[in-house]
Amino acid sequence: MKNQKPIQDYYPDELSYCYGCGRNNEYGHHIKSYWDGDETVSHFTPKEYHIAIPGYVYGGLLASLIDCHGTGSAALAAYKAENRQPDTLPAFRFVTASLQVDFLKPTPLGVELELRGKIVEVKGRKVITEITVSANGEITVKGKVVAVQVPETFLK
Ligand SMILES: CCCCCCCCCCCCCC(=O)SCCNC(=O)CCNC(=O)[C@H](O)C(C)(C)COP(=O)(O)OP(=O)(O)OC[C@H]1O[C@@H](n2cnc3c(N)ncnc32)[C@H](O)[C@@H]1OP(=O)(O)O
Repeated sequence: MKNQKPIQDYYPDELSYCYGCGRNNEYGHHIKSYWDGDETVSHFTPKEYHIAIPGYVYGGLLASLIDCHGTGSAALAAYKAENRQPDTLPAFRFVTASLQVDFLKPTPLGVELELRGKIVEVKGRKVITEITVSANGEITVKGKVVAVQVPETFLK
């Protein structure tokens, strides 16, 4: 995993301004997604200002981590399904069609969070992933992301 380049580093410059995962957004979270065996993984340490109630992480931030790790995982899965490397063409670029989040327990601030993704379905332009967020080894949030490969016309 450590020798891998994250999938987001393969997004073209002009599509790398996403607040969650765009490397060119100086204000964003810069989420990075990798393979770890059959699962995908990402790590993120919330800042002290990502606060909900004292000591705990804001839920909207957690949803956005799931969102971007979900779309990144979708891209990883699409390349894997075609047995291709992410630097080959045509490029797969996914946006979120649906995002479901369940907050199981409060998520503590001040520790690194681990996001893990399971690929549930790769079908046509659609990839469904299930994502968990863990703090101190305990799952606090789970989510489901339906990501759809964007039409070329999306940005026009
Ligand atoms: C060229 C542009 C590149 C952009 C690169 C971005 C880089 C990374 C950025 C990172 C971004 C970070 C994240 C962000 O913040 S992304 C920003 C937030 N997301 C958006 O703005 C997306 C807005 N929505 C759309 O543009 C369209 O609705 C999309 C493109 C998503 C689908 O409309 P389209 O007309 O194309 O789809 P289709 O009808 O052919 O359906 C295809 C399949 O999908 C299934 N489905 C559809 N909707 C839903 C739903 N709500 N729930 C469940 N399933 C849904 C549908 O049943 C079908 O499945 P199946 O029946 O075949 O099984």
